[in-house]
Amino acid sequence: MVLADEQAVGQICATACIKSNLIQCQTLVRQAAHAGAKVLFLPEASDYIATSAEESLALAQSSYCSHFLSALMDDAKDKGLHINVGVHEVASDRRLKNSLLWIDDEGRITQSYQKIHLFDVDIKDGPILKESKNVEPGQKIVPPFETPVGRVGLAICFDLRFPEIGLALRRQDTEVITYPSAFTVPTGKAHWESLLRARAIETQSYVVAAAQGGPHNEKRRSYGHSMVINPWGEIVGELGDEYAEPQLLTADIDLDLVSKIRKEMPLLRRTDVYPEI
Ligand SMILES: O=C(O)CNC(=O)[C@H](CS)NC(=O)CCC(=O)C(=O)O
Repeated sequence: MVLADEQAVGQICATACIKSNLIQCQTLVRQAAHAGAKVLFLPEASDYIATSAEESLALAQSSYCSHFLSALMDDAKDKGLHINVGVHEVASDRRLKNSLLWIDDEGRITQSYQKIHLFDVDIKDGPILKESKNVEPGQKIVPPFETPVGRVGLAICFDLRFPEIGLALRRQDTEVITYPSAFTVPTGKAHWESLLRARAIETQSYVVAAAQGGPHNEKRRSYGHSMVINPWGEIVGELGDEYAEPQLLTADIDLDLVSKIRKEMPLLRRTDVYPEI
């Protein structure tokens, strides 16, 4: 059995204070490096969770935000660790990008994905969020790329509800799909685990979901439950929802298991009957 190098998944609870969010991320960087991991997966919006659309725009434009990223790039190089992290980037003077970056072990940003599906919901007695108010939607799926834990495909949070992205990544030979998230508590309770396991089973890939967990501010709280799921749909590592400190889980990615399952149960598509994605 060939085991790829160990990977680590971090869970934080970001607030509007970029400085303390960076401290949480850097604690996880140290723990991941100490555990011998080669890759650390961090959640969506690790740089901050703001209290309003206006505050979010101002934070993205602040120098704290660029410092957050350059500090993580320095850490990646320092520790020889690849870091996958969700951040906000400035798209224009009124709009942001909800981005997912791959920082390699030399501290360079080598891949960047912009969230395609934006979270606009108005749930009775539940969350009301309108991400499209200040976020520009991404326009493309990034082809999977080689990493020390296999070929990785990138997606973010609400993208998880759209199997098309996972299937497109699978068609491009992904072995691992990341869904860094900040799921709401009610939707997380109802759907998080089922969606993640479904994406792993239908793509016969590992699914890595680094999540935010805990209260970001008085109005908003995330579900937590960061998870790693194998291509058979089994949960191989999970964190809780309680928030005390940043939490880390480590798990191995067994690329032989990916090939074994794909060989044992080929999912041959009937693209003569329905369109290819
Ligand atoms: O707000 C930011 O700064 C970062 N963005 C997020 O946290 C996004 C948009 S509000 N959250 C989600 O997509 C949750 C999806 C979800 O909970 C579901 O699909 O059920």
